[in-house]
Amino acid sequence: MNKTLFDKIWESHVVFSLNKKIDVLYIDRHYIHEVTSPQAFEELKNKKISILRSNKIIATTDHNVPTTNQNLPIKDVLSKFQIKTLEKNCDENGILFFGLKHDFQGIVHVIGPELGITLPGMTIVCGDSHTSTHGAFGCIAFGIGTSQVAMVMATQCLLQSKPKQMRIKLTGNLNLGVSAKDIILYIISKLGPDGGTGYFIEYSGSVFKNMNMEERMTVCNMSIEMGARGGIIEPDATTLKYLKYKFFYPKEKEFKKLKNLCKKLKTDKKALFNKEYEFNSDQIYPMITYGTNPSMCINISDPIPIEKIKNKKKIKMKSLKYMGFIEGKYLLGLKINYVFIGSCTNSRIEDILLISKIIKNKKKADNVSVIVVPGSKQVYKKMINSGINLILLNAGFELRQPGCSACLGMNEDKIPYGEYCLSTSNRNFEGRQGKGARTLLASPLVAAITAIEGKIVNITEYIKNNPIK
Ligand SMILES: CC(C)[C@H](C(=O)O)[C@@H](O)C(=O)O
Ligand code: SF4
Repeated sequence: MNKTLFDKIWESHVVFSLNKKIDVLYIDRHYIHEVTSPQAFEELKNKKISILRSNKIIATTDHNVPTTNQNLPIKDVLSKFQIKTLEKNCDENGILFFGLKHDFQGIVHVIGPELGITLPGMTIVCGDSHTSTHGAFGCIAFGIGTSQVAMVMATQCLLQSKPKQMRIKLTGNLNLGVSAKDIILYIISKLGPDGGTGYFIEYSGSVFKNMNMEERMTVCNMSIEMGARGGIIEPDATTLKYLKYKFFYPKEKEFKKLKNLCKKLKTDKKALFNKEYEFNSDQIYPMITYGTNPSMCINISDPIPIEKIKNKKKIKMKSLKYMGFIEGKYLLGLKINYVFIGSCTNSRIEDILLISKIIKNKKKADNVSVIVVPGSKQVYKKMINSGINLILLNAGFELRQPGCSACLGMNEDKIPYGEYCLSTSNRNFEGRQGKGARTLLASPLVAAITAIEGKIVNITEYIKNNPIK
């Protein structure tokens, strides 16, 4: 029978089927962080159950961490407690923990891939919705709830019903200034916030094939913003090349095995999907969100669309009111006082490298505060070693230390009430970046140009006049 890549990985991990619908799935990797793990450790402790395979768990601290003076004791009492609790739980259970002082600390979805812990063909879970990121490596990766975190800790397995499968094919050429972020925002705008609900999405076609791993991660990361369980891309030579010299990457003999495995991790030509979409990248331009979910998104030079369907209009008007926008009006020229460059969507070295090319020998506009929060200590180090930090500083950008930061404002990095923030993150929900804060999601390229201009501009025109070298 013809099988999808997803089928192949799923089937090779089914320990047994409980009934026609529910499988017991073996889990290869379990990432944990300080927000969703304490309750699971507590549950196991209360039930006197020990962790089955602590060497399959990797812990990092990211959501609550301050992004300045990470060498000093944490001031925020709750953050300090959560991080200490994670450290203690890892200590007691022999779990590898990347705390604030560790060279490998960072956002969970940035460190797993960059250290070579996420590998093709694996099943990967974490108590975090953006676990979908890891699907970029050709693995089944998805977010789980806290009680499931406890289940995986106790059994290394998970009860799961197999999701439906969708394929999104994208071919064509990329327009000027278009990156992976614009592509996924475009797809989400077409499918809607729940267009992927109940599905696992395979991204295929030349555009994804030509992407580097960082770009593929950006795409898979945002799969869940259209309700999907996760995203997946066939592993190939690009995947293997990315992984080869990573810290935890298997040594030579294992590498050969992985190479052979990757040859099999392909969707068969005649495999069937429950739903298929096909898009052409010629239609995609630099994108920006105007509303309070990522699907409320337009080509940056277009006006905010007018909603004609009555019951949809009500929801849209509420969202536009929050954002201070009006249907039919353009975002071009809108003054932006805050730019946030970071999050598990766009805080990797490739993202920051691109930004540095745009802002080299330029200064940010006076009205803007820009913070750049690298995804990990490794990214931070690379920035310092390559001198990118100096380019940022010269432009007036503030370089912070790694963490989730203003992506969700669980630490002190919040956007003030009523202010607009051009953000490279993945969610623009009401209050996401601070009470009353108004988030506009876009690519790192759009963020960098907005910081320089202090307002929303026509990106295509800007790049025509200021080519990226
Ligand atoms: C805190 C965590 C549970 C949450 C998630 O699951 O996504 C966070 O990472 C987010 O992005 O909102
Ligand atoms: S960076 Fe943002 S989206 Fe990613 S895990 Fe952290 S809070 Fe969630």
